[in-house]
Amino acid sequence: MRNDTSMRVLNFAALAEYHLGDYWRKMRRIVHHAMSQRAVESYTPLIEIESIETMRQLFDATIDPEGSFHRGTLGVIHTVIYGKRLETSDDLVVKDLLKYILDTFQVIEADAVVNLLPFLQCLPIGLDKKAKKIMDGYFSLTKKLFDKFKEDKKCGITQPCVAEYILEHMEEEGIDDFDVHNLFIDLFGGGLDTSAVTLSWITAILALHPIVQERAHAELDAMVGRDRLPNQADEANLPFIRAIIREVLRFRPPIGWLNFPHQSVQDDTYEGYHIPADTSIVINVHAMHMDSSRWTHPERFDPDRYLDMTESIPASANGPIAKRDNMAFGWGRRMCPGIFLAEAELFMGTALLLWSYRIEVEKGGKAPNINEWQSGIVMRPKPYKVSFIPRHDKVKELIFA
Ligand code: HEM
Repeated sequence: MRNDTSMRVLNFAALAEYHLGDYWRKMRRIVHHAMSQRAVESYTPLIEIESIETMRQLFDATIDPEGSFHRGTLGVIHTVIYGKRLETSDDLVVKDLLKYILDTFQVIEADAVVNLLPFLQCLPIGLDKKAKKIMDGYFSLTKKLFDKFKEDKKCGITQPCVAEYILEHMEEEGIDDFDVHNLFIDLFGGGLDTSAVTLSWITAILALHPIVQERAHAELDAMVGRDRLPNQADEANLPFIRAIIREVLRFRPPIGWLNFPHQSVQDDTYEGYHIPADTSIVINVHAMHMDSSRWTHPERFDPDRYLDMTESIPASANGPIAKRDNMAFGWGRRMCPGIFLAEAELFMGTALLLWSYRIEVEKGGKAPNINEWQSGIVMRPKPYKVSFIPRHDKVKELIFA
């Protein structure tokens, strides 16, 4: 179970915060259907397209890439939900969606502080008013997008997507417009920042590890070559790229040091401690990821730890606890349902990034500081700038083809 933060302030029922029960089960079923391994395989071409678009934005640039990664993950999740790519003419939609998603996070974070220090409720901080304004705007935008989906569907210009599934199952599942928009908002919230921030950590960390980059470049040159872009089908042949992603998820998990709190559903005993039902349990992911009995020098970034790991991230996350590669996606019934999509986005993003660029610290600029971060629901690196230097002549030709 979770606390009711977003429901109380935002009048919105985030799946991640909803208590275990029939409503959660129903919504989770829909998300599960939309994010299953099979569904994600059907999204592969679009993940490739959006990842290439991100590479275009980074071409020969010296920038903080977080904005470009956000645009890419938003593009993916928008198509997954509405069955149609965001077009250049949709720039305003992109801007508004990004703003609403990040604003809701801010309100949830601020409200968590108010929950912790209830006397703040007496101060005129205007959180409820701010939350209402955000949600009114956010709901009317998702409504507009759903209406547009229905029109596009009539014209046959959509592909199978979450909106289609929902439209067909609304009656049978007994869900109304409010539930539908909650779900869309939840998927945007769950799917945008986490994957984008992981790619941002990957970039910052790689900028500080040129030897790791060289090894990845060698793997890509040997297995993919320079005459074509890597694609999802290359994944099995790129163990070092996969190892980099896993090590970043262990080293800097985007959901941070502590996972969302869970709650015991019944009395339990753990190592002699009695845990009554309804106790909030905060799991120290950082301690698990930095356990020196499991990882040698856990404070070091070392992808070699995962070089021999052949199973997928979702398979490992569902395997025996002692053998899991990391805890970044949570565990048990509440484990992240977006894990298949995330794995595909992280693979394509990282493979393309390393195929295309050498990532260097800005000349005369400051190196990213990966030992500090911005805290919040998602733990993101402090703003940084790096240079994306094309590795060879084919980069421009192929990513702009
Ligand atoms: C690197 C990428 C991602 C990471 C690290 C991540 C991590 C997490 C974590 C730690 C949780 C809480 C699990 C728990 O309570 O044990 C969670 C929940 C959730 N995630 Fe993700 N996530 C990622 C990507 C995604 C994507 C791409 C989507 C969907 C489009 C998504 C949708 C959700 C949803 C809906 C929940 C709530 C599930 C529930 O409570 O039933 N996530 N995620």
